[in-house]
Amino acid sequence: MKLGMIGLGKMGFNLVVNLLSHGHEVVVSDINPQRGEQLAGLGAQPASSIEELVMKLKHPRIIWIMVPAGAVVESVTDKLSGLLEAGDIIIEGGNSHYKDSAERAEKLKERGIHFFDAGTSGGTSGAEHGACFMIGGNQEVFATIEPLFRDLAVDQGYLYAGESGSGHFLKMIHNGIEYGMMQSIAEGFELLEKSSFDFNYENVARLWSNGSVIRGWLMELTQNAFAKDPQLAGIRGVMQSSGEGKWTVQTALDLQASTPVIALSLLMRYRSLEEDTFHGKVVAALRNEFGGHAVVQDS
Ligand SMILES: NC(=O)c1ccc[n+]([C@@H]2O[C@H](COP(=O)([O-])OP(=O)(O)OC[C@H]3O[C@@H](n4cnc5c(N)ncnc54)[C@H](O)[C@@H]3O)[C@@H](O)[C@H]2O)c1
Ligand SMILES: O=C(O)[C@H](O)[C@@H](O)[C@H](O)[C@H](O)COP(=O)(O)O
Repeated sequence: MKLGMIGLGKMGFNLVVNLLSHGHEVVVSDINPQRGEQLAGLGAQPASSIEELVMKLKHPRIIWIMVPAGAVVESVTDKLSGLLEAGDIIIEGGNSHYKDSAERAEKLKERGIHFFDAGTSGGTSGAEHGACFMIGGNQEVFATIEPLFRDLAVDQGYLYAGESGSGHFLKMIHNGIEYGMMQSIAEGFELLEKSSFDFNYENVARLWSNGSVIRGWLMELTQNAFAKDPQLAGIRGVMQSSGEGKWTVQTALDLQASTPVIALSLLMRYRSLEEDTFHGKVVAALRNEFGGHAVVQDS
């Protein structure tokens, strides 16, 4: 098939490599032209702007967007909305909020443009070699783009999830689970580190990757990380987050669903961003007030 890819960063670039390896024709564009030039060497057709990308595709066009969620997705879809015709298809593969995606689909529907929210998982290696996709949008039109997902996914790694928004909803919950699983693995290693034993963490992660109940890709990645740096001495325990965990917890509150593991793993990320906390000072001060317990003086 022939399609366009807008956004050639860590994910978009590798998805294009994957698409090319399956014989698809891809017109590519990014605000950083070097990315398109690199892909031209692999057989992609670079376009210097979104307008040019649209011109290089024949109606009905298929355009995949893989840019940062939020304002950038908004501006790119707005631009496309003015350039595309009824019957054209937009696939948005980033980590957008599912409500934004449902609204975008409604807005584009007024112009006859089909919008699919395609939550994408598997990281950069998945994008290149086989990923997992959670897709929301019109089911009949999905048949047109299904061959792309069949090629890009690993084994049975794609699902038509339902109406618009359902793909990104599923990806949001997936990422909530991801937060909880990672935090749990991390806490296990924290206990190993604090114990009196002298474990080799790479060996432990390898062990747990083989036949154990807690084996899986995250454990394999744990093994890789300890193989590179046995004590992770080169990095600080600052855990950033890009929104999906927060939205999962907000959704849990809205639905009155008890999700303590995911909620606490999100709060642990926030805690990791601070050297010291005001709440810690308050508790220390209160202990001192009622019991005369010692406080640690700030230097
Ligand atoms: N990195 C991952 O493991 C991963 C996995 C799944 C989903 N995602 C999601 O996919 C999306 C893209 O992630 P990424 O890791 O590839 O990000 P990235 O920052 O590596 O790449 C984004 C690309 O978009 C380009 N871009 C920015 N504004 C643009 C514009 N107006 N027009 C054209 N191109 C523009 C940038 O130049 C960059 O090359 C995000 O929503 C992210 O959350 C990331
Ligand atoms: O399934 C995946 O491939 C990952 O979840 C992917 O989407 C990405 O690595 C997250 O955006 C990280 O999310 P945080 O920045 O919130 O940890």
